[in-house]
Amino acid sequence: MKDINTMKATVLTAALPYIQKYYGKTVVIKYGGNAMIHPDLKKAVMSDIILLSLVGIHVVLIHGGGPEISGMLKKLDIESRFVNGLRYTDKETAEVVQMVLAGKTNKDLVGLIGQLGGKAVGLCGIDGCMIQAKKLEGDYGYVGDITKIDTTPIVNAIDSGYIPVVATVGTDCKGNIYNINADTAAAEIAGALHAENIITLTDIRGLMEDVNDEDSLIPVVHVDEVANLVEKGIISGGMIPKVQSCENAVRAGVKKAVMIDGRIEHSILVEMFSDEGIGTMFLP
Ligand SMILES: Nc1ncnc2c1ncn2[C@@H]1O[C@H](COP(=O)(O)OP(=O)(O)O)[C@@H](O)[C@H]1O
Ligand SMILES: CC(=O)N[C@@H](CCC(=O)OP(=O)(O)O)C(=O)O
Repeated sequence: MKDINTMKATVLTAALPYIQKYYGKTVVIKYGGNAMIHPDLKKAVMSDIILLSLVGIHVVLIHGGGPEISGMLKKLDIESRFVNGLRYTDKETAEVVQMVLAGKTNKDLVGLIGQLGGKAVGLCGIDGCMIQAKKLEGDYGYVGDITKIDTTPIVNAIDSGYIPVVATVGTDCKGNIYNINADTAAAEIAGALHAENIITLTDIRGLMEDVNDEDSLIPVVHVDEVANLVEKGIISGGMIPKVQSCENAVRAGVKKAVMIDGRIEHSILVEMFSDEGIGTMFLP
């Protein structure tokens, strides 16, 4: 039987081809609020991200925080309402979204990375007018439709050795702020950065044929099938923007979009450093 140190060396050597494949490339990780609930898991995700960045992969972390926003709105006695998986956002709600996403969730993640010995910098779409948006058509209030991404703040952070951590609050650079679904923004940012991969961490195995049946995982989706899946009605709530975002990222040239289970420790490393297909992969 091999001793523990030999086993460690074997594992590290096995990761080498994958590290070489991704070295110097950009990988966008979208971390959903529902997979952020357990502190130990959150730590494991942040340490995976630090590891990826230390082996020379340019990780960009885009985070959600839907449950935290809902919690704060409830405390303030403001009603939460979702339309097609998007939170109806009046002016007051937009302020709470900015406060929670950019003020609390973002800084908690940046702080955790620092605590674990990594270097991160927190940004939101207002910083440097990075995520420019206008009102999304339809009755959603101040939900943003992205008009432009200026990747400069993200690229500068990476070039200076920081992991950029992005809260998806958008702006029209005229004083209005917009609530942007984190999956939607992550896909746009991945496209704008010409990212190699986008990995979406959520609280379910991936896209399911039947959300109540753990064994109904759909491992591969061709982007042309997405509209049909939405029409069939098997996708609801937050999964609608998530699936559409994976489709958009692939159409924007991102080589691989995957949705994986953020409840499993080190699922990011399994996804990146092995050929084991976990979750749902979206292909052109
Ligand atoms: N067909 C489906 N497959 C998987 N999840 C689905 C499906 N339809 C709806 N969902 C729901 O989407 C949820 C994930 O979206 P969301 O709650 O917005 O997560 P996140 O906070 O990670 O963005 C799942 O927990 C599940 O309840
Ligand atoms: C417009 C819209 O719905 N915005 C989202 C932004 C946060 C988010 O997307 O968080 P998750 O990734 O945890 O779902 C919201 O208000 O909940």
